[in-house]
Amino acid sequence: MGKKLVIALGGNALGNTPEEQLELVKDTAKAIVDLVKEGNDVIIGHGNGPQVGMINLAMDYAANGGAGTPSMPFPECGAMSQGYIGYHLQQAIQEELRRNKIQKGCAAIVTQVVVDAADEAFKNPTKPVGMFYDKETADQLAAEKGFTMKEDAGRGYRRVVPSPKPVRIVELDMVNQLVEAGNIVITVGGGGIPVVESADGLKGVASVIDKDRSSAKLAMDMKADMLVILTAVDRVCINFNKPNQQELAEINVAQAKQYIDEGHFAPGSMLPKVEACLDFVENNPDGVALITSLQRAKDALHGETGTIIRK
Ligand SMILES: Nc1ncnc2c1ncn2[C@@H]1O[C@H](COP(=O)(O)OP(=O)(O)O)[C@@H](O)[C@H]1O
Ligand SMILES: NC(=O)OP(=O)(O)O
Repeated sequence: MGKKLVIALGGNALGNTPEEQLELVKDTAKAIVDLVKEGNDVIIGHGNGPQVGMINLAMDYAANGGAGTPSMPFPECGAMSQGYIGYHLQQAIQEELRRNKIQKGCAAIVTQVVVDAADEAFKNPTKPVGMFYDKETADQLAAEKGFTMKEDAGRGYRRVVPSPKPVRIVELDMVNQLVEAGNIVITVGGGGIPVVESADGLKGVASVIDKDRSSAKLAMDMKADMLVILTAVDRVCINFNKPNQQELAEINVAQAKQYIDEGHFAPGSMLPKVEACLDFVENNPDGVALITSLQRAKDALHGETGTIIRK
């Protein structure tokens, strides 16, 4: 019998440029539609780190570099990234559904996610956005634009912005209705557009919510059977990239917490994914979380690869 799957798509599903993304989403759509063909209901979340950073920087140069365009606030840049990623994904998935003669709709919903204005994350930016730079360029951008730049796991320097936790998905009811009507829904893109509640209503805040955390929140709220985090590795490992690396096929909450304490999961990459899975299975004891690669998603659902995390 089919399951309700909330899928979080990682960076390798989208790439780094619009052209690359347009090509990559074709494979992403195939992997998604393979899961639909097996009778599953699919709800899709995705990242936006490279995209929102690119849009914001381009807008900033256009506004301050003499082109005279109005400046574009960061939350609006997040909304733009959600829009064009959603457009590429929905187009590719619609095409794949058509090729497979599957009568289903697919649409991206512009999604706001409420965060707490007092979230400590606003005092300590950690979420990498935009491109990688060498140290000299990073220092120059920090001085010129006031960006906070951090070194990212030996791969170069990137701008970092605050990453508050998701509290409430504003368009949740609409997403539920579309899924119940049999559609594939793309939502919480880039973790959702971060907004805070105020006396005058919702207001966008300059930050980027982690898409794995928002997808876990969505999976909890929708009472999904599974949170499926698709990234670039088939399985989570302990002693990752060391000679004694060991792939994990299935772990429970206690084991996951022990491995976190022992420092097996890199902050900023695998750690937030494992934490998002824990959040889901601890709050949804019947639910199961799965971390695997986009390419092997179907095999992982058949138990042939992937790392299962359950209560
Ligand atoms: N313990 C680990 N097991 C497996 N992969 C790990 C581990 N620690 C760090 N990683 C790295 O985390 C990456 C996934 O994080 P990231 O690139 O941020 O994901 P995404 O863009 O898919 O959201 C993997 O491709 C792998 O290189
Ligand atoms: N919003 C978000 O988590 O984006 P990335 O996955 O690109 O970091």
